[in-house]
Amino acid sequence: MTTTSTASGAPGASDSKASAGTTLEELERRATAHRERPSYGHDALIACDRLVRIFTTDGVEVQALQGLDLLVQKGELMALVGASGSGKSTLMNILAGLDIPTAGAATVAGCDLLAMDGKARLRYRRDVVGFVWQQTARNLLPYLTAVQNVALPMQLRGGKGGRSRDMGKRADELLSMLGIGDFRDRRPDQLSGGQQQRVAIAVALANDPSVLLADEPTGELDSATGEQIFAAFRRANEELGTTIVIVTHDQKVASEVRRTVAIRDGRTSSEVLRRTEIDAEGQESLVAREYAMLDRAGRLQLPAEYTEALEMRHRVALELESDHIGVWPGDDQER
Ligand SMILES: Nc1ncnc2c1ncn2[C@@H]1O[C@H](COP(=O)(O)OP(=O)(O)OP(=O)(O)O)[C@@H](O)[C@H]1O
Repeated sequence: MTTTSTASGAPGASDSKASAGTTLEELERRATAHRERPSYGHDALIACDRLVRIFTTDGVEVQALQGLDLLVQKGELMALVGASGSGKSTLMNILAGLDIPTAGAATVAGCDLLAMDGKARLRYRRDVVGFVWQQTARNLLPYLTAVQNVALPMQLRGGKGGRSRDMGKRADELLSMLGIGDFRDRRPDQLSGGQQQRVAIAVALANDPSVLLADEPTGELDSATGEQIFAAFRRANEELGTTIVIVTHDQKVASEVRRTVAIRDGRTSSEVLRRTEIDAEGQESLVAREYAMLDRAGRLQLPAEYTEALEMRHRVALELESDHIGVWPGDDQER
């Protein structure tokens, strides 16, 4: 094993060594490079930077989000998972423009979610994001038909005369794309739960949002119907290029997307990435790999089962190697 000792691998140590012979020009060059570094998430469609949301009820504070970092690129279809109470819905409500974070930064499609005034927030909710909720009844107006429900967001956005035919046409196209064109004239109570959710997806897509957010969209449905709903999201993602974030407990949904991010205690804790690999015989297989999250301050949460297996507690020794960092139990294990 070729290792660099912890002390010499530590950033402070190498900095002080370097600074002894560093010229003024070199320091100026480094300072300029640091200033000109692109900001965190500058190229992401959704960028949450150390997001904090504290709720205070009867004098008791709950930190629902505790410095959450999340980047989502344009065109992604990804899932968010996590135990009950981990902060998923809190994050979704913030991204939907329905709630405001206590601290941190969040931007979606260039909109600053902390700085928007009431008018900008309304425009954001109408034009930039679409959402689908778990409760099928919350997504649709009961007295409108499917096609009227889909046309409504377009009408609310407004348009000068002569546009209503275009709105009806787009509503029909969306319903057909999601496989429910034949039900255009039915009201929600004349549709199954799965059909209602597909109409809800069409409603959410009506104003061609940059991002579609869905909070447990298959939660009230059986697994076969859940699969149809997921297929509808995939269709929207592939055909319209809409970026989609789905909160789910549904293992099937979570395992079918390319990226699943887990939230724990109000932070992103780990991430599973899946990609298709082709072996020497030309056989395709899906390879999934789990990654831990490294936050912007360089903090890394080691899985409890790993640290417990090696009885790592207060201190660990780090060793920098050419292609990885080793983590060893420290010398204080008996304390
Ligand atoms: N409006 C609120 N007032 C007070 N506390 C809240 C509020 N909303 C959420 N919380 C608390 O914040 C924490 C995170 O809640 P959140 O609903 O985001 O979790 P979740 O991961 O979506 O859970 P679930 O999977 O059960 O929906 C919980 O402890 C919850 O009790």
